[in-house]
Amino acid sequence: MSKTGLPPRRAAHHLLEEITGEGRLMSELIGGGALDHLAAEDRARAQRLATDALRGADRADRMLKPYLKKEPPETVQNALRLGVIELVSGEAAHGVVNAYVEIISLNKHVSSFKGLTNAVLRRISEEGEKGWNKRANPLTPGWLRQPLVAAWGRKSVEGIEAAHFAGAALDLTAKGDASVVAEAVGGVLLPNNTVRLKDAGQVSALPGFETGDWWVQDAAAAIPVQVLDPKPGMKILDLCAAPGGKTMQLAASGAAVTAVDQSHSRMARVKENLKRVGLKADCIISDAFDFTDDGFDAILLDAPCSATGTIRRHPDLPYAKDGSEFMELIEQQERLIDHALTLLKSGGKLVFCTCSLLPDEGEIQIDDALERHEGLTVDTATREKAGIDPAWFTEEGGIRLRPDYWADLGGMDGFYIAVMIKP
Ligand SMILES: C[S@@+](CC[C@H](N)C(=O)[O-])C[C@H]1O[C@@H](n2cnc3c(N)ncnc32)[C@H](O)[C@@H]1O
Repeated sequence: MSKTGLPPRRAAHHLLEEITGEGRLMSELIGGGALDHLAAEDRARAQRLATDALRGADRADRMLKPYLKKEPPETVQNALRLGVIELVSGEAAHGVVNAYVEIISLNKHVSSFKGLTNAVLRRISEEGEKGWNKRANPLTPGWLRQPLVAAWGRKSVEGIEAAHFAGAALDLTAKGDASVVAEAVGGVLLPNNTVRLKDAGQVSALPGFETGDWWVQDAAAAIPVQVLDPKPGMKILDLCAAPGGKTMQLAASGAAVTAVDQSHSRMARVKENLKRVGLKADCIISDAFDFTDDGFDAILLDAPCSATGTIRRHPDLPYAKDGSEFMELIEQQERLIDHALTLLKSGGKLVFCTCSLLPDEGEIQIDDALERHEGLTVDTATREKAGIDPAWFTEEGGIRLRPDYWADLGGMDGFYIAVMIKP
């Protein structure tokens, strides 16, 4: 680990710059090697700092506002956000202030802001944890907050924001008996048999990783396959399969699973995951629209979406995105539903799901699909499963999952799920 602490702070600042300035996602940046130059401990620290700064960005901005006559350039604001996060979590003030002043001095475009950075961070260190605690939870950026308030109301959105700020525990889906896995890893069993661990540490060091007894998957993400209710011998298509959390769940039931995804690199992860847990599926790299095998008993369509249900784990998303992709995604989901129906046998189940908080990518998709396809129905019986609260049932027959649900258990990702039956 670096002695000065500067390299991980510079790296965290770089991540923030790319996310807020260039619209890049953290996973894309880290996958592309943005932290590869750092030692393992510094890499973890840089990622943690950037994640905390994004999760708390709005609260940090509110804390900074009284000390700023006008908004500084984004580069400076990002350094200040990181400084706030460190100062209010008890890091030694002189180290934090010196580091962010240096980061600003080293950038010739904004080096004239080094005095301001110094002065503002010193004032923040005087306020410390107290100043942070008295401010309300961070609000979601406006482009996303508005449609969320329109869909769920202000009070619910505040609950969703509290869940986003709290972050997420590690959730595991067991290949076999979930209670055995819970005991082995020291986790708790959630109502839908997901195993939850609060302070997990390194995932690959947990008991059962090497032996493939479980895989990482949020509790909400496990529900689509639970309502699909796969049985041994069923012929099931997982149409947008990678990285394969749901493929493994389907395969673990004894069904004959075909997994399709257009991404070579993501499909390589499906294969790796299946190998680790000792399960089998027929993995096909193809655009879903070019895949024409038919006669499936059931199809799982976990369609590409805004991923706005995953902000607890990906606080970069509302800062990297701006909603401009919504229309294209919604139109693609509609076409995927129509295509999936052509591959399903008569009487077969199509489970449509998205990790989105927006009704346009959930409830409204189903309303529209029912209008487009005469005789198509929504199966409301299969949603009556252990762990699914009837309060989550929606009018058109689906299930709405939100981060503010199961609040006392630590929340869940946002998801929408519906089971449709082909006439
Ligand atoms: C939400 S993710 C699926 C997650 C996966 N079901 C799981 O549980 O691990 C959506 C996937 O759709 C894939 N995808 C997007 N458009 C596609 C298309 N036209 N054809 C096939 N796959 C597509 C993406 O590569 C991505 O892996």
